[in-house]
Amino acid sequence: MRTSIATVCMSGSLEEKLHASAGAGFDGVEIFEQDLLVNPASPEEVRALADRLDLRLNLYQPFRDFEGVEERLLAENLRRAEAKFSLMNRLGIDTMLVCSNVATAGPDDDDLAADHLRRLGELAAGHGVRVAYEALAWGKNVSTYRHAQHIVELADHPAVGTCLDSFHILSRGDDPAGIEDIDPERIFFVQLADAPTLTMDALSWSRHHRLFPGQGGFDLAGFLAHLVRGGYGGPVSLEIFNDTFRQSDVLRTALDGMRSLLWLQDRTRDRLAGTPEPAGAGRQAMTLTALPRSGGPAGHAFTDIRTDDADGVGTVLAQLGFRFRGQHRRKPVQLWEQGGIRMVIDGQRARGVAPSISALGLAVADPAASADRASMLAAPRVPRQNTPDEEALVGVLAPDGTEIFFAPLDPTPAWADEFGPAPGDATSLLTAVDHVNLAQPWQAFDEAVLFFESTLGLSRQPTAEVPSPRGLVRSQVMRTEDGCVRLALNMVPHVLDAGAYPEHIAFATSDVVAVARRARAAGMAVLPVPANYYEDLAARFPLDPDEVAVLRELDLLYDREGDGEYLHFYTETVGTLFFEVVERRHGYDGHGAANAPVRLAAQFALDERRRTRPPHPVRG
Ligand SMILES: O=C(O)c1ccc(O)c(O)c1
Ligand SMILES: [Mg+2]
Repeated sequence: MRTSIATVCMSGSLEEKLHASAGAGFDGVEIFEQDLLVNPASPEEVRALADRLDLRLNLYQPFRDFEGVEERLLAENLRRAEAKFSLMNRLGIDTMLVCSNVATAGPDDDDLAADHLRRLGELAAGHGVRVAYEALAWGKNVSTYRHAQHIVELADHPAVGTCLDSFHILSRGDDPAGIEDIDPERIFFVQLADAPTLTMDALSWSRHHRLFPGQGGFDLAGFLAHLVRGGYGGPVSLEIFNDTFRQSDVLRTALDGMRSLLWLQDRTRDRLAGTPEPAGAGRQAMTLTALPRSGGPAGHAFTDIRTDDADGVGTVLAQLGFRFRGQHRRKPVQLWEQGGIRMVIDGQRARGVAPSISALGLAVADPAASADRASMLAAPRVPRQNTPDEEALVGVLAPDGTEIFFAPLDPTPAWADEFGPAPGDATSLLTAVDHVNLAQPWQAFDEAVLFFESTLGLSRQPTAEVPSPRGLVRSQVMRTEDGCVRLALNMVPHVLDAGAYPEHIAFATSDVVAVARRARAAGMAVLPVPANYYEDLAARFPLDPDEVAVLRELDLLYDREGDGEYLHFYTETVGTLFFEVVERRHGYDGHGAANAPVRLAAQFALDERRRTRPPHPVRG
């Protein structure tokens, strides 16, 4: 597939955008007019830079409000177009995007619009270029791709074709299947954009909320499959108007976009596999890149907490029933274990670091294949130094900086022996990591969702918006089908630093009451839950008063879905890190979303108390 990206997707100067596009591996770019107009470089200099970077300049855009106008205005529009065609000649661009008229068109008249496009085509042909007509979803007369295509057919000029933009088609709920009926030679350009499912006017939705393919709610694999089956072989270009992308690091955005196109191609291959060849079509004009097959994670092999406060974290782990296995024989790293769960307290590069989740070790069938897949999706490798007698694990960096290691499925891995022999048996009430909650900087949220979906094959659950005293928190659970790995990504409110937002690791048990009693007996500080919560609980669910009394006594939270029940409690935070213990009964498969606001309010209140009242009274 010929990949392309519109300069309008990215932040920075035109030069920065071209460098980032080339750096991320795009074949070409669409030049958005504004990016050129504000730039001091001449068109010839821009062209030379693109040549040096081996980037094709695919498209010049947008040309607005051209067709269906009064004759006098048409003359003016053609003059305007001619200036652009000359400019395109200097840039070495052969295609101009013409958006359907949103303002100056008269009454809907397809013959008139076609006549105007034909005249534009004649002018374009004189300059050796061509025009691609695109239906904007809010066009005055022309707002559907079928209508635009009809006018292009009426215009019947070799320099007049169509531009298909997935946003304008899918935002209206139009069926993209008709793409297969269009002569692929008439499709001069294709733009791809995803978007979140929202109810708002198309213009605002399009100009501010577009997302890279796979980050929103549109079926772009289905869309691309129609293009492939229809025989399209031209560039496929990302055209994403997004307020956050425009203020994010330019290379990061370009890499995020390239990741989205790789993931999309892989999914589209799956979609096309097994479908019959379209009747009468020639050879497939587009080859889709495949990703290495790697299978999803089968569980958590270890979880790494970086801190220089190993005592603080170790105390809480001990209260939760973890046993200290040992200190690493070479590094300031501790291993704690319980019921097959491995917690690593990592003191490397940790001076002044409050406890935070620094790495997730995920058990996978083929660590090398998982790492290859992640690398192909532009995930940077974690630099690691091992001595020859140590097990070397490969890891990649998630967008928020969390290290994701691919560990073998082995229940007694060799690397654990580097911490000494396994401790003897004791009662293990905790059996697994149930989920991990990671704070995401607001700029990297959509990128993170795409990262975890494409590299690990985790699927997205519907997002929830959780009120906290410091702002609304967008929460997105990403999980394996069987639920053995669940990551809850929380988008940190803009007012907070991502490092100041609480993150947690939740452990599974089949007896949360026993765990809570044992932890309290060991002196654990549990996050307090207000009495109002329990009064409301008794109103919401027909619970036995004795049961509510136990919940209240132990600061347990409760949720129910059908027959499924969820009982859980939180530890107080150590820095910004805390732990949760959850018991799922009768197949409960959710994450207690209704209780998240209670937790956040309690945590921020605790944080406030700690800041205003130092924990150790000053002696006079
Ligand atoms: O919002 C716009 O004006 C606009 C311009 C060019 C495009 O290709 C597009 O899809 C939208
Ligand atoms: Mg477009």
